[in-house]
Amino acid sequence: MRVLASAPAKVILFGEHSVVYGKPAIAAAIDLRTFVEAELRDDGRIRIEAHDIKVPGLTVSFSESEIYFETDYGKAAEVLSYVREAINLVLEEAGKKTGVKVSITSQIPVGAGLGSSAAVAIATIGAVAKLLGLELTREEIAKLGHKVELLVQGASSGIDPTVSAIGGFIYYEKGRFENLPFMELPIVVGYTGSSGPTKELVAMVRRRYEDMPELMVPIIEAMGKLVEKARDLITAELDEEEKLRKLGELMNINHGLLDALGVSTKKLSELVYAARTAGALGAKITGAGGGGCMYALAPGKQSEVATAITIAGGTPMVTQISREGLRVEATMP
Ligand SMILES: Nc1ncnc2c1ncn2[C@@H]1O[C@H](COP(=O)(O)OP(=O)(O)O)[C@@H](O)[C@H]1O
Ligand SMILES: C[C@@](O)(CCOP(=O)(O)O)CC(=O)O
Ligand SMILES: [Mg+2]
Repeated sequence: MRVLASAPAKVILFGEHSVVYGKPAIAAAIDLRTFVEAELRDDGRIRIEAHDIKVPGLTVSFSESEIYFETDYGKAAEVLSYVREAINLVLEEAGKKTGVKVSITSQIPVGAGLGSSAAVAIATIGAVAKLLGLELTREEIAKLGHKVELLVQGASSGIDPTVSAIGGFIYYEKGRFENLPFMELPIVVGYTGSSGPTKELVAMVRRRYEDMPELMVPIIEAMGKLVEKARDLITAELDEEEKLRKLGELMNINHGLLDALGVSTKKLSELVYAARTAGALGAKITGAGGGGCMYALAPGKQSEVATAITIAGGTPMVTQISREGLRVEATMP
């Protein structure tokens, strides 16, 4: 039997990084997906085919008669650790020891703040669990996805695996989530083209937090309060225009606080200011930062903002909220 499952990327609208410190955050699943096909193997081996992962630095040297591969295969194995841990956890949960092959294709840029790590973990867990006949709820799958991120990254709030498993628009705090009323979000994502590994950025913020708690604690507290304010706005009976304008203002404040944490870059700031100048109501980093993506809220100005992001050297992506999280696409004999 073969199972094909998929799970979506996300944007964190408010509260990345502070969510790791137990503060709330707001995120939405978006319509870019990672697809994982899983099948059993009878030789007891785990085989992973990752079609979208580029490991930099493939080095070969030649002499007349020989070829030497000098690539760091340790690095290649490390890149697959989210998938490996996801498979291991499901096998453990099912109490089974069997060979499995998974094949991954993805629409999500890697290390770009759009939750590719969570999407690959959730789609793998979903596909392998179904393959083994293990009945898991979406919440249980989200918890296993969180475990995978904790094992690989050392720290994770769990918001990304939760939104990838559940889908839609959510408010998240310390492992619990609530669905927010669905709203059309006229957003444009801008990709800098470079990546920022979440593990390193979260560790960098932790060092700054421990070095200067007197400065960092109030910043994290402010981020938490800002997210509460954003939730109140999203759920309020307010005129739509007024609501978006105020949310935009909160995005700009959130971006400034993220800059103070040290996770912005020159390119991210350039894209953020280009979007604001082109008429976005607000623009900020999304995800871990250090490269990766920003997003802008731009009702009626999405194409102007997309052009401004391109001119500033980024790649714009106009995306929609995905109501669906983990999806089993097909089960084949
Ligand atoms: N298509 C994929 N196949 C295999 N592993 C992937 C895939 N997409 C992401 N990953 C894993 O997730 C890592 C990136 O995760 P992370 O640093 O958290 O950034 P983000 O989640 O923002 O994309 C990659 O280095 C890789 O280990
Ligand atoms: C920085 C953080 O808040 C979000 C990271 O998201 P991403 O892996 O950059 O997509 C970390 C977390 O919530 O675990
Ligand atoms: Mg990630």
